[in-house]
Amino acid sequence: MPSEEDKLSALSPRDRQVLKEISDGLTDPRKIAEKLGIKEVSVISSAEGLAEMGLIGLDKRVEEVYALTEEGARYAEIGLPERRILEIAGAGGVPISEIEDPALKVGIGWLKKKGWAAVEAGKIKPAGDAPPGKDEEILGALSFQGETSGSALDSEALKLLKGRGLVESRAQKSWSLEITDAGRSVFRKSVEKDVAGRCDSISHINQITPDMIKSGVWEGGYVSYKGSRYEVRPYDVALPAERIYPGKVHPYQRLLSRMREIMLEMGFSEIKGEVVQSSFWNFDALFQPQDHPAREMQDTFYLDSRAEIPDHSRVKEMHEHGGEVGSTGWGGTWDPEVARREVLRTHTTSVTIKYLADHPNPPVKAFSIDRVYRREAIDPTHTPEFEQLEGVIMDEGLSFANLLGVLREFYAKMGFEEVRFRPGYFPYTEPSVEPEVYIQGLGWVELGGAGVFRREVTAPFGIDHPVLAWGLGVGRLAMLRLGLKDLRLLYQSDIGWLRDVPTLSRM
Ligand SMILES: N[C@@H](Cc1ccccc1)C(=O)O
Repeated sequence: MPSEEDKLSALSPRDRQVLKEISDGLTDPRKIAEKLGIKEVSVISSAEGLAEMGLIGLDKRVEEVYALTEEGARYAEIGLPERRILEIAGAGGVPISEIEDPALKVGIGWLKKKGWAAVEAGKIKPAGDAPPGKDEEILGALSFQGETSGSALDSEALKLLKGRGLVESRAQKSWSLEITDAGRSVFRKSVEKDVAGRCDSISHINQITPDMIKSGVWEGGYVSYKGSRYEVRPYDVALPAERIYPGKVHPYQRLLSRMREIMLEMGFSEIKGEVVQSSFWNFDALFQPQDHPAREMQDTFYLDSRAEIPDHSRVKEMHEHGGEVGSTGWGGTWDPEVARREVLRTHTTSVTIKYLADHPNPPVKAFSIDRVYRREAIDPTHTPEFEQLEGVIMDEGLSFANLLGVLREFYAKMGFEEVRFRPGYFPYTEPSVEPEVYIQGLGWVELGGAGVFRREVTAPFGIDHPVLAWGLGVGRLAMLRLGLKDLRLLYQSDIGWLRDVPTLSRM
């Protein structure tokens, strides 16, 4: 005879769970399976093992369960034929000849058999009270509660109904589980072994203490505790762990750093410019006419202040008459007072043109990543301040094709393999393009503007070599890279979405 200890160690964790539920009073394997979130067959196989060891009693019963046939279900609704004839007959009775429907006619025999009516001179005469019979009760019960054990129903009436084809039955196995004294004792033992929460219900140590490590008692995967030997519970690496939220660099900042890195890798140097610029550098130097709509108050943040502007005679000449480069200029009068008005820069091109004016000799290869300001209504894709990445290259013999090549390389480094160029328009470049990248699920997305500076821009500053220039909205790119639907999230301190951005992603 195996000892309790032996039985205990023969039990699997599943067996122990099942034993616990049975000891708690659950008898139905289906209910136990539901409670433990496992399959009923698993409970039954555990139960069979437990029963074999004598830890539980297992009562396998087969019982008949009954249900309505289709016809029975109909009668449950409209009444048995004999009941319906009674209703037609009323107190005064009805001639048999008037009961024509064959489905009703079968009721006549039952009327007589149940003593509900007599048939005299071809007429059905009700015999007074006809209280609901057991058969009718069963029809009602089965239609209400569905399949029902025969033990709960009147057997005579059931037999009749079965004979009439109104109910049918089938054999159903049902198991009832009950703990035995031996089972109770083994279960108690398993609970005792749950020492101070350090072991689970049977024979595992869940936690190795510093003492155990020091003394080395855990080596080999076993620990002795109060005279018993416990297995060290193996790690379950599949258990869900608590999420941790380490500090990390803001993903937008990371994206900006990555862009900076790419530009440096491509041999550009970073330049910085002022947030507040004169209209001169923001517009005029870029050959943007003084009546250009982008200069309007509704697009640009103007300050009340006026700036010093450099010697501007050549810029004035260019705007008015086209200077010496064969241009016609914009005509009209160029007003230096308009050029002195200060603005929050609307694009970083103001920074690069100023830099070029200061460095008119080749080669120049510079970039700037900085904030710009436009009077935009705030919505999911527009904010009045946002970042732009701006690049310029000036050198002898550069061509439009070089520009496209540089852009292609930059976008490829940012992770956009498919790039195309659509013709664009900017007052300061010719030709001008709008680069677009292909995004799975979005299609072609415009990602900035680019072009070769016009002579009207470069000549007044003594820049005599081609300038390739491009600007790019960084927020747009961040949305795509970070999968955001709302640009405003980039500027909110709400940590919700930030927590879900992978820490190590290089973006
Ligand atoms: N400044 C333009 C972009 C651009 C830069 C340089 C050349 C051409 C276009 C913009 O803000 O959209």
